[in-house]
Amino acid sequence: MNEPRPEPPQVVVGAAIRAGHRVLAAARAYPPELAGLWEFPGGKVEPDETEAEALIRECREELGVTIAVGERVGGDLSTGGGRYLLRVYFADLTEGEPHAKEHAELRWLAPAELDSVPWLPGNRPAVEALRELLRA
Ligand SMILES: Nc1nc2c([nH]c(=O)n2[C@H]2C[C@H](O)[C@@H](COP(=O)(O)OP(=O)(O)OP(=O)(O)O)O2)c(=O)[nH]1
Repeated sequence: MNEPRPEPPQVVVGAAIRAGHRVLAAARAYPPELAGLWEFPGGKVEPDETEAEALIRECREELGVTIAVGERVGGDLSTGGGRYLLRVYFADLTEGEPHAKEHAELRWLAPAELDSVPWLPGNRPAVEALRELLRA
């Protein structure tokens, strides 16, 4: 008998929205075990959409803004105990100002402030990559 195959990880995309040298971070409001930890706005890529489409949809839903998706920040990151593959992209605002429609709080962070919030553990390498890119 064959062992059941493990489910492949689901791709989650995050938007590192920049304004000058600062980037937008968002505190999760739910679920309880993730509440108060910080992330990049975004979410799971649906089967019928591209990663850029998912980012645009999620930023509209979560922040009420329109974004233009830019270049990748760092590589693929395994998160959620291997259930997810996190991919972070730079993004620029093209319409609207971000409001926390689903998050507990939003903050614009300068490179020197990136360690001032408790990130989701899986985001650490992306935050390091971001710091380098923002300083460049
Ligand atoms: N959006 C987002 N999720 C992240 C990041 N880092 C990280 O580990 N995750 C994890 C947290 C969640 O367990 C998982 C899925 O993200 P999500 O809950 O935002 O996805 P979603 O909006 O599509 O979810 P759903 O509640 O609609 O089902 O990815 C990040 O920077 N941004």
